[in-house]
Amino acid sequence: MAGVTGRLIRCWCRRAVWGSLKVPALHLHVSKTAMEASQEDFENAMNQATEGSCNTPRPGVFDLINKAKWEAWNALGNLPKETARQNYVDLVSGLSSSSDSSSQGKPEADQKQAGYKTVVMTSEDSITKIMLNRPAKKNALTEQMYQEIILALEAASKDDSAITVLTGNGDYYSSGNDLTNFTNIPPDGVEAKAKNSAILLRDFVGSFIDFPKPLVAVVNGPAVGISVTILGLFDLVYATDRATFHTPFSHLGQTPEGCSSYTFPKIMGPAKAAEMLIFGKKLTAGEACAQGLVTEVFPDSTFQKEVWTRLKAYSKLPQNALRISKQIIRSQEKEKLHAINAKESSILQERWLSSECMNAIMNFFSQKAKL
Ligand SMILES: CCCC/C=C/CC(=O)SCCNC(=O)CCNC(=O)[C@H](O)C(C)(C)COP(=O)(O)OP(=O)(O)OC[C@H]1O[C@@H](n2cnc3c(N)ncnc32)[C@H](O)[C@@H]1OP(=O)(O)O
Repeated sequence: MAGVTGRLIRCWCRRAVWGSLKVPALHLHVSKTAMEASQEDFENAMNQATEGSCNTPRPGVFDLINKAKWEAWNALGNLPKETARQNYVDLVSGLSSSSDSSSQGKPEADQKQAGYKTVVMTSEDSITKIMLNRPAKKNALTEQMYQEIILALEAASKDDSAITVLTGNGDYYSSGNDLTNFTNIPPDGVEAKAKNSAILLRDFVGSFIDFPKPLVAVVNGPAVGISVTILGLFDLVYATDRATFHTPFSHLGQTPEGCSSYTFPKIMGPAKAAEMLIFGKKLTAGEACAQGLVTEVFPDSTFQKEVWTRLKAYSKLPQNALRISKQIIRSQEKEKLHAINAKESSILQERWLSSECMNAIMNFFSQKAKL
């Protein structure tokens, strides 16, 4: 345990969590068009939007590549979070419109990589796909990943696609929150860490609540924690028969998030919701479908083919009708969902400081205790 504690203490968070104190200011805008921008421009805009102004030491004089990157990021100055984020989204959104207008050499699937490091974003057949891309870690969600998903959703909300899909790369959909998020303690201490994590959680879930177009989860394997709870905010959930759905919050000394304290009892009734959210019962795909959390289950051998054929057909429907129908359904309870999200995030802020939660996380890393 001493070794683990030492490791936890050594694991300092290099980066301030998005939403923590950033100096409001200045001037600089992304002035290049999406087609003029290089991968490096995207990376710098992404850095600015997720990490704030340049916060790493200047690389040495002989480290020519990293020094050039550092100088480009540093040149972006000190933008307020919202401005940096909007600049980034404008740059990415420009990709689809500019590639539409230049018909020469248009790739079949627009690669909207645009500086993302933990997700892969592509567009094809009027469908934008956001794929979680940490298969070796079962697509566990790091802080950077939460931030990139927020940015990807914002870009997808403005592009010309009809439908947006979230899916995972590899054998898992996602194993939920990356538990190392709680071991990276910044110099300002665990309370600041918990507060910043609660802000990140609220922003992340808020971007699903507000997403204006039909949102589809293509659940390619097991799902744990927050990757399960946010399913209640999707319009369609398609699952392989290999998928399982697990919310072991009590085991981790934690409590429900993703608006699941409201959506799950509404979807499956209070008794079944309690089994999952309070007692951590793991559901098979068939059970989750019977409870109404999953729209349809497909055999794993034909999962991708059947799902994408279905989605391609849906994406040809009139886009405005799709969007307006989604929005009218969501508008009935949008404010309520935001209030629930705020409440769940603030309760979790307290929970993360509890010994129950700390012990569970130490247990995972010291004994590799599996759920
Ligand atoms: C902003 C904050 C919001 C917070 C809100 C969210 C709440 C939640 O999401 S709670 C749920 C948290 N998730 C878990 O507790 C899952 C923990 N993981 C596991 O129990 C197992 O890894 C799992 C059953 C998912 C898979 O088991 P295996 O098939 O045996 O694979 P491995 O354990 O060998 O995993 C491979 C590799 O990935 C690492 N991993 C997997 N999941 C996580 C995770 N959630 N956090 C951190 N790391 C994870 C695992 O440690 C292995 O790493 P290596 O040993 O380095 O290969």
